[in-house]
Amino acid sequence: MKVTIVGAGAVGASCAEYIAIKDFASEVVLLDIKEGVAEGKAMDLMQCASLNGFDTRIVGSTNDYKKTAGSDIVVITSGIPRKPGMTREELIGINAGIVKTVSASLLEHSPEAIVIVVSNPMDTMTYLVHKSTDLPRHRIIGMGGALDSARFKYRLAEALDAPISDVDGMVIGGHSDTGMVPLTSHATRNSIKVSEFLSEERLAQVAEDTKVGGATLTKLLGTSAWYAPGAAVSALVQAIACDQKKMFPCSALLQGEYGLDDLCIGVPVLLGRNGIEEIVKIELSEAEKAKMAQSAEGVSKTNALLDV
Ligand SMILES: NC(=O)c1ccc[n+]([C@@H]2O[C@H](COP(=O)([O-])OP(=O)(O)OC[C@H]3O[C@@H](n4cnc5c(N)ncnc54)[C@H](O)[C@@H]3O)[C@@H](O)[C@H]2O)c1
Ligand SMILES: O=C(O)C[C@H](O)C(=O)O
Repeated sequence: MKVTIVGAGAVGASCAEYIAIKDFASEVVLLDIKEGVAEGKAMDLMQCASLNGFDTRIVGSTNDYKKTAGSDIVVITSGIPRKPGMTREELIGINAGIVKTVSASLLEHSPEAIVIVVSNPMDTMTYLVHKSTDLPRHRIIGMGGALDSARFKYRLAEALDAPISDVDGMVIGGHSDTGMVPLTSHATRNSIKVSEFLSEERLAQVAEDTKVGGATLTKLLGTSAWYAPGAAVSALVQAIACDQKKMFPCSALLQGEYGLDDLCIGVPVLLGRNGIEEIVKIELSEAEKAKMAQSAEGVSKTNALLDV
């Protein structure tokens, strides 16, 4: 199993590290446009192998796509991250050009690959890859909901004063400060609805803290987060590589599902060797349906800024 990660910055390197530690891939290629950075990070990570007990071979490349040839899964993290006070949508001007060029170069050398898009604004960048390639929709996956759901579980556990392993929950919708739809009505602690333990006000606060999770970290760090994003990407890569048929909310091209068409937005999917094996339809409350429709409107507005 060969995985390529384009962008050896904060998220790309974190993702490579988690993939290596889990030791399910034979090779990870890290590629970056900055001279020497990918080679340096690959060497540093390889020097963790004997310490952390993995056999995954990590290779660095300065913009040489020949080294990525024959990848089964490719991950696009190249592009600029936001600074405090910015929205993800403001990154479109620079990142759209990068994502378009990078996806074309990747597919030229790995025409059978499954593509995971991470660069922001992620739902629109995922849509851009659909529009600029002729790949079937099951092979293009946007990563956002897996991360947002991890943050939701963190906030739920905090409110419940419970271990995170007791808690389950999912966030669908657009990966933006206002577009996320945390499914509070479906969230549970050991199969019991969290609404049995938390007031409506506290649950609303959990949802709000989840939605601004990325902005909160950006304010603290001066740039956006990388540990949980890297872990979330590695979980998607593992689900595909190991054909787990595991459920994650991912940005998928919708063609009528959830009453939506011609956009990529976060919905629950099953991930396996073919990429998106199934888009899972779940029953939403009227309020959740309204939030999803509003979120889709926001994503479509950003998509309209694309030159495709
Ligand atoms: N979808 C999500 O949940 C999520 C989570 C975190 C970050 N992000 C996004 O991921 C992107 C990367 O974030 P980061 O913190 O790793 O940024 P970073 O600046 O640390 O790394 C980005 C890397 O991309 C490289 N790059 C730029 N143009 C390139 C090109 N044409 N070819 C190859 N490499 C190129 C840069 O040299 C840099 O090393 C940002 O757009 C950020 O907003 C998304
Ligand atoms: O917040 C960001 O800009 C990066 C990423 O989308 C995140 O949610 O951490």
